[in-house]
Amino acid sequence: MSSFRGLGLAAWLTEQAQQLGIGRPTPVQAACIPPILQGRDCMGCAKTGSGKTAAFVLPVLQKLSEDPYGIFCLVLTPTRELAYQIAEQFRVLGKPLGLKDCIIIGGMDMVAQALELSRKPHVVIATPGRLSDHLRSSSTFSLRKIKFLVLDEADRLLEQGCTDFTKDLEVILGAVPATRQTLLFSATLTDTLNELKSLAMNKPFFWESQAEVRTVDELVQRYLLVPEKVKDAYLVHLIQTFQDEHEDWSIIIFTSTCKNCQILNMMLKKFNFPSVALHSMMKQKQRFAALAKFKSSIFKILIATDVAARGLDIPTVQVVINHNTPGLPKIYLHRVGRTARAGRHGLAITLVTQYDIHLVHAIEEQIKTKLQEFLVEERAVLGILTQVNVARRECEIKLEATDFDEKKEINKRKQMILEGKDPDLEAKRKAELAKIKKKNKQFRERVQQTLQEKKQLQLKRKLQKKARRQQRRAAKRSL
Ligand SMILES: Nc1ncnc2c1ncn2[C@@H]1O[C@H](COP(=O)(O)OP(=O)(O)OP(=O)(O)O)[C@@H](O)[C@H]1O
Repeated sequence: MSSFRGLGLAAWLTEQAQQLGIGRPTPVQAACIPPILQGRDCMGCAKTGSGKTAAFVLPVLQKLSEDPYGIFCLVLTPTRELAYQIAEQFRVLGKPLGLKDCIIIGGMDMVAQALELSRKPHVVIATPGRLSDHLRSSSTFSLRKIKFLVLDEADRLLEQGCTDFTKDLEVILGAVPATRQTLLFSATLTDTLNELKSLAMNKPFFWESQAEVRTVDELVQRYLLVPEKVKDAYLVHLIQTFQDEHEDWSIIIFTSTCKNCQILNMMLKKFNFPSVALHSMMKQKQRFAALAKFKSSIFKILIATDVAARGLDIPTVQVVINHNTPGLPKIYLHRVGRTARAGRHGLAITLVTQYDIHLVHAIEEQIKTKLQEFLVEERAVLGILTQVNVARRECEIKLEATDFDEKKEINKRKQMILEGKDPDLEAKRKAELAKIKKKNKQFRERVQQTLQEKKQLQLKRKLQKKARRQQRRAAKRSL
């Protein structure tokens, strides 16, 4: 196995890495650090928790130490929490350099950020939306001289999901120099490979881990078949069991929507579980506070939407529970990757309802592993069923009283305005679309009904014919 020195990193940097427990390079680091040091663009695709962050932070710091100036490197990442985490790695590893970093994310004071940017930090770590806002509105800084552009979770930045970064990326790419080194990393690069190649055009070095199975060996993966209506009782039972048997374990529960995340958190609190929520409808300060409480193990349960699915590195997480089966295998892969990191063991349990079985098959197909069934004591679940359902209903009523949906609507409108869309026009379009959908549905139902009626009529006629035949036969016999 190679050493960091052998890869071309300076002694001060390898010593600094050693202090963080980063002693020997992981495969993605061993493969990607030399070409980056040689000045090549790089695309690295390796399993979750395999050290991709240090694979770009270390060579960038080495290059920065040879020619220090600001702004030297720009790192883009899809979530605010991830931006903090990456900044922390830069800060700790770059301490001997007196590294100045700057975090540019939404939900924080824009004026303070503009001031920080004007002070020419060595490294800027940003989410695309807020950085493009700064580029549009301010001339206090320039990205024209950056040497490195890093896209962490690169595929997420390029895909057009519920948060679409394309427009912001266009602005940012227009502000960075064409002659730069571009580094792209993720555990799931392959879907967006062609778009990524157009970003990294400087003889890109591409490295992908060769293992067929796309999750780490240390991760135990299970599914639990549950009827939709009793899902929460199973969840409560699972948490209770883990709490009873492994007091020191931390658990992340992933759920599909902000509202459900909020309701589950309220419900688990009713059962006295030490839980916190993390979703995009919370204020940024609350988001950071929740994560800090979870990271420091004050609260051992984090209920989150997919805002926490990628990149977060919390060594104490032993269990990931998917309260909903992820619709995309890629999301499954990132979610379960929050445990079993850096060689540690972990357990992932996915709750699967009668409607989700095809999703599990798609996941198994992609990760090249079969999930085994997780068995629970059904009687114990039945024993808490009513109590859990009542608790959930109470939480739903309580949440409705707080105008949660209304706030969500306001947030949505704000987002649309930021994206340059007219919320009223969008609402009209949506209503028209819903109308067409409704009409189509009604038409389909009518067709279905007519077919059904025809079938029934045919059946009736057939039966009548049969009865008549039988009558005739009986009459013949009696003659
Ligand atoms: N060479 C190394 N030896 C030991 N630990 C390492 C090494 N490199 C990184 N680590 C540690 O491994 C953990 C996971 O690293 P990192 O967060 O970079 O993973 P990742 O590959 O980016 O995962 P994800 O795809 O989930 O974002 C971190 O705590 C990091 O400090």
